[in-house]
Amino acid sequence: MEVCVGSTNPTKLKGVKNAFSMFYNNVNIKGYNVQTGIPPQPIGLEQIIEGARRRAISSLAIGERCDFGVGVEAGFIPIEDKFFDVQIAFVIDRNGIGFYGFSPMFMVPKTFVEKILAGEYRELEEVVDSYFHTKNIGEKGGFISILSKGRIRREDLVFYAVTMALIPFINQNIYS
Ligand SMILES: O=c1[nH]c(=O)c2ncn([C@@H]3O[C@H](COP(=O)(O)OP(=O)(O)OP(=O)(O)O)[C@@H](O)[C@H]3O)c2[nH]1
Repeated sequence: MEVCVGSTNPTKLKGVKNAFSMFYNNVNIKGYNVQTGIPPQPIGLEQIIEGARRRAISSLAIGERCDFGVGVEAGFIPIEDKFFDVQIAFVIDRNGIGFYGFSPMFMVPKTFVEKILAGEYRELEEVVDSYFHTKNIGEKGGFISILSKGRIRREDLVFYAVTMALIPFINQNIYS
């Protein structure tokens, strides 16, 4: 099975592979660099789902012999006066049928959000790398690996988001 992903971020590709491999055999993952027109740090549900959808559709269009296209977009959801980080996956098949799935969310420290809203940094990775002296944390375990003291990695969040998006595909009798 060929699964085309609208990202070359290794942590996303690993999470997608782990999710598909639970339900399908011989899963081959291919990552593609795609343009979405969505800001580097999406804020609000609409931007995040749109980013995920565009990534999935573009990967299906660019990729060769894809059985599925997958887009994973991360962003902030404002709730009361806090911001929560979520990963949203969109999985689309060759017939154009697609579904969303959501990861667990974690609260982003207020000062980190403020630096992005003020335009001091473009996206979460830049703030985290600067504060913790990491490099490309978004591709290596993610901010969540620091916050959870190494217990949870970003690929785990991607895994759950993609698995949730696959639920309607693997239960077609009750979702059709
Ligand atoms: O949900 C998350 N969980 C984490 O633990 C985490 N650690 C860092 N980030 C950052 O969140 C921003 C948006 O992510 P994003 O998906 O829009 O872009 P990305 O640069 O990671 O991937 P891509 O654009 O190459 O596909 C990027 O700055 C990521 O680095 C995380 N996001």
